[in-house]
Amino acid sequence: MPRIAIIGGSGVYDPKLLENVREEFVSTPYGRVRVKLGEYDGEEIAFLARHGEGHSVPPHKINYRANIWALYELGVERILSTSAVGSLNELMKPGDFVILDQLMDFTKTRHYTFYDGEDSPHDRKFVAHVDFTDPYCPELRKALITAAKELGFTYHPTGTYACMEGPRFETKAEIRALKILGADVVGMTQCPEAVLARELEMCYASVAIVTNFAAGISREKLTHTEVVELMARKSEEIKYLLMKSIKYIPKERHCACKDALKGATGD
Ligand SMILES: O=P(O)(O)O[C@H]1O[C@H](CO)[C@@H](O)[C@H]1O
Ligand SMILES: Nc1nc2[nH]cnc2c(=O)[nH]1
Repeated sequence: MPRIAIIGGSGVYDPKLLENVREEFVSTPYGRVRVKLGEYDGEEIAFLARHGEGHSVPPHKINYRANIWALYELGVERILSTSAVGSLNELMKPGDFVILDQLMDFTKTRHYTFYDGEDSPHDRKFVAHVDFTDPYCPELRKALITAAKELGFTYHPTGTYACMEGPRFETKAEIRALKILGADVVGMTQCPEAVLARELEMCYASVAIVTNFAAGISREKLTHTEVVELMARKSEEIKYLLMKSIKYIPKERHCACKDALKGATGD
């Protein structure tokens, strides 16, 4: 049973670090999910490509609830993910790693919770308001930071991620506004992925890779090609970062993530 899962974002479509990889289709109340399972360092690890292996699913159409529920069904407790981002912070340059610690949600049409009351397609038909003060697991963040430091990568130990609906990139005015609001980087997939993991009391952290300066800061036109090309150039470093981070993930969970539902339902 995999305790740890990796969700690969743009440019991260296969688990290059796993051995004896096999594929499983996991049925969930939100649909079927294709998950790869393999071994690394004596541990069974689950991997899923957020956009599908051929990058066929755009950010606003990803079945986040099925993905996270599937990992929960497999027994996953800890999720590490990658996110390709634009930077609004001149100190966070293309190629830099940002270990996210905060996020802001500007998405519009997504499904944000498992707890839809009576409408829930599972037996968790209660209302739940989880704490999301710190949206990322401190223990996973520490593992990522320790690994990035040890590998000598250019990284930033904190960063605020603004999640936009997409699939278009931003206007200059939107980036100007997000900068005033305190965002460091901008992407399209952390919401609702992070909160859905929290709702199932799973630990979640994301390493953002800056692929470009955001609209209006970059002098160039923004392209998905540039994003995927930079991610391809960083694929080895991303693999090493994930491999080393996994070694630093404590076996025991002492973070608040595991008790996220305590007090959330009013009982
Ligand atoms: O967040 P990931 O999955 O890395 O993908 C990022 O890359 C795409 C834009 O090029 C968007 O989907 C954005 O969210
Ligand atoms: N929303 C958004 N996502 C990205 N992913 C990579 N670069 C960007 C960007 O500039 N904006």
